[in-house]
Amino acid sequence: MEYRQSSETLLHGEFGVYPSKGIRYALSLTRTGLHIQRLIPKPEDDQRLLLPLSDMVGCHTLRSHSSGDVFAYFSIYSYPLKKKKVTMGSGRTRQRLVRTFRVDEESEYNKNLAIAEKWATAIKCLIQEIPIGSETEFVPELLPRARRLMLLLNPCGGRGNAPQQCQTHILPMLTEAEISYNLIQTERPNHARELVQGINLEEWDGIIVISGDGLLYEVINGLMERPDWEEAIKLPVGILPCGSGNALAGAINYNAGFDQAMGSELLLNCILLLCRGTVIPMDLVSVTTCSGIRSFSFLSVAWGFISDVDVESEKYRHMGSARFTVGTMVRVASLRTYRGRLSYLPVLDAHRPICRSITLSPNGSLAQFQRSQLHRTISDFGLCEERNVMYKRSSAALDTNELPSFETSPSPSSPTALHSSSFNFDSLSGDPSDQDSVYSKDLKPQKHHQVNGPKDDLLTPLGQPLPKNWIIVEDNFVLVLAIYQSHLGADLFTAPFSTFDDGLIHLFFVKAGISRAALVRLFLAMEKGTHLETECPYLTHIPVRAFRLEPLTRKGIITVDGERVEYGPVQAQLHKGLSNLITGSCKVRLTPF
Ligand SMILES: Nc1ncnc2c1ncn2[C@@H]1O[C@H](COP(=O)(O)OP(=O)(O)OP(=O)(O)O)[C@@H](O)[C@H]1O
Repeated sequence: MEYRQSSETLLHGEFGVYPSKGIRYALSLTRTGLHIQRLIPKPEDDQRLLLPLSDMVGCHTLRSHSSGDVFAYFSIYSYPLKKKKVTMGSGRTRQRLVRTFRVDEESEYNKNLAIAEKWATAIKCLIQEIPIGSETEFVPELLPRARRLMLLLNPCGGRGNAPQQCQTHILPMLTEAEISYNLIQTERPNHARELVQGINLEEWDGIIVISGDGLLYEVINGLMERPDWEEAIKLPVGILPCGSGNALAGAINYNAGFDQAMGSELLLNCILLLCRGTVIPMDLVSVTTCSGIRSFSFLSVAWGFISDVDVESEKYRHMGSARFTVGTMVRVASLRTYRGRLSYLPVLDAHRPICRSITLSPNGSLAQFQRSQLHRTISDFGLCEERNVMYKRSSAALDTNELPSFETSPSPSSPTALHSSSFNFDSLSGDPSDQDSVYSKDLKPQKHHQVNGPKDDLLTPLGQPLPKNWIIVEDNFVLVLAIYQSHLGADLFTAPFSTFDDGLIHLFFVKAGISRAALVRLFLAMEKGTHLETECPYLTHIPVRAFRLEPLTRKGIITVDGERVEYGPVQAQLHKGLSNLITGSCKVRLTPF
């Protein structure tokens, strides 16, 4: 276990720099980073600089153009966080820093090159988390062959800046990390889905989407549609956030222990993690809609407030992630409730994972948990002020907690905790053809793909009774959300205890009766992950393995991973660790719930 000690010196040496100005440094490499101490000119105090390993993407060896130069060089590429000159949002950004050291110990080039290669190999081993120690002989053979990644870039994701981010940050950093890639720009919806169905799995070490969560949903389902799905779905997938919500990127960023981030800061964090390359299993949820279409989801199923905001804010796409803030304000102002029957299979022995950056109080709450200021928050957009104005305008409605209901079907008598009953498709009020005419126009054309995958052994077919051990809640809801990642958006820390392969669907629902002000408070608290501590009586969270949602309100929107699906009964079951995700780090441990 000696090699695990972070302070252990793996390599030590004295080097010049490039360009040479007579400056010399003593370098010590440990597991945490490169410690740099200036020797010449001698500093007045014993100042040491640390280049943290977590900021590095790669290290290259170089030779001088001049043929008589016997020196060899190695350059370290890192991206430390710096304070921005103009303090907006988080006030931090990552800036490229290249440090080049000159190996001049020997009188022959080859001998100096061998020393430079030894340092470059050790640094790359540490970046890629290859186990090494001070006894290790640092030869290039220690390193695996260069990874080959398929990059799928959606030019229409988020604000449409993926091509620019790719040129400015992504490709240069991957080159520094010596990752080889093929970059493909998607041309239309479902293009990525079709592409991954035809690839030779052996040619790739991973598929990376440069986009939002929607493109990854396509990739996962494309892999599951292959006849060799069992092998295909194990191909590691990753995400470089250039979408609107960027939920999975938020979860990866959090798992790595970085402060909550948005925009370029989040993107650079995710590129750094991709360069490290650690892969961990990720749960997938099989979702079946009323026409029998089955798809695989890595993020969420939403109905009510959240899916309404997601789909209705599509018209504000040019605003990037701010579109959800505007959408939230609009939807809060005309809040709807939906009647439905929610059935679920609870997990009684669930474990609550603790991520290292959470401080738990003795009673297990997250009360002490603090995060740094976000780049953009709902409150930045004046929602608090809006709430006060709204309160004055419609105080009667807020006081009585009465909210407009949205075309519900006649109310069944028993509202809560029923036992299993079968769903009657006729109980959806209204004319189904009318539903189609209202809702199909915004839906992406859905082909009836043959999706394979493991059997949903916890579910019975939609329309048939569920097993007796399921819980059924029939009520009026403001929202129902099944989520299996910690984040619903890069700045929405919705399920703080969720981890990539905890085997749990975190089922949240907010019942009708909540005031607009309380709902806004919940979403504001969700930015910090403290919404469960608000003890809002309308909010429920239950870890489950499977659920069924039967809307009894005629019109509505259901989304899977932020993508709209057909409206009607839907059910889902979790499949633990079915896929593999490139997270770049794994810092989660488990403790009893
Ligand atoms: N060239 C293209 N033109 C139009 N749409 C495309 C193209 N390529 C991919 N798409 C579609 O764009 C949709 C939205 O992309 P994506 O989800 O990645 O971004 P987003 O919605 O902005 O981000 P997020 O899902 O994180 O909120 C995808 O579902 C995909 O089908």
